[in-house]
Amino acid sequence: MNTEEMKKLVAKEALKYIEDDMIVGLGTGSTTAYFIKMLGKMIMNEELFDVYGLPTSYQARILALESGVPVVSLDEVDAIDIAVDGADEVDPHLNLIKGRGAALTMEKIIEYRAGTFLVLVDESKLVEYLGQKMPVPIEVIPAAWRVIKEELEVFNATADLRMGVKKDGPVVTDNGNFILDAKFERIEDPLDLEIELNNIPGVVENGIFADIADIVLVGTKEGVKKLER
Ligand SMILES: O=C(CO)[C@H](O)[C@H](O)COP(=O)(O)O
Repeated sequence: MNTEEMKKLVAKEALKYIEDDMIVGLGTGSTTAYFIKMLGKMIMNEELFDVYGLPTSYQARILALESGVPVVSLDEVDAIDIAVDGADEVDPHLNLIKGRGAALTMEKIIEYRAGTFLVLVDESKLVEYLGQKMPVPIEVIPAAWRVIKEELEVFNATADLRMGVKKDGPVVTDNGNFILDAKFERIEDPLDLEIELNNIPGVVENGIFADIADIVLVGTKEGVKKLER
């Protein structure tokens, strides 16, 4: 089974958690994209009723609308039943690094408040400790990017301003900010670092999601593995 097949497998498994009348946080990225398309099919086929998607990004919003998932915004809902999203790294305590897609701020706003936060990954995302393979994306106010980059040296981190691919200059997030990708040597205490980074003036949010994932579905060659806190 290849990586794309594993992503589809976990996306399909995630549908089992969706019931009628739910508000569903819709994550960003390639794995969640499979989930959003499959969810749209179930809604269109009348296998699910009164399910609304709460997108975490323009990518999720556009895809949901194209797939037949009706969308709502955060200020229209009283509660979020479940949020479904991918991740870039998952440690043994189910702490995450997220934000490769630069959508970390809205992802955290929604997933922090969801009744259940369900994470979908393939097995390549499992790590022994956070920071093992991926940098921590940090969303910053544009005017402050250079000073924050220097201030991150206190944490022994080296940070790069994320540059656009089909755009000249830096990536601009859905919120109009920049992203610094910060490489840490080894993240021993994810919750502590998450809080400390958010204390730096000019930081909007960072991609450490400590203690908020409830369930992680892992796509492996042998099938779906369920990890729970
Ligand atoms: O955090 C994210 C976007 O900001 C994504 O969920 C994360 O990068 C995983 O993406 P993919 O499923 O494409 O591997």
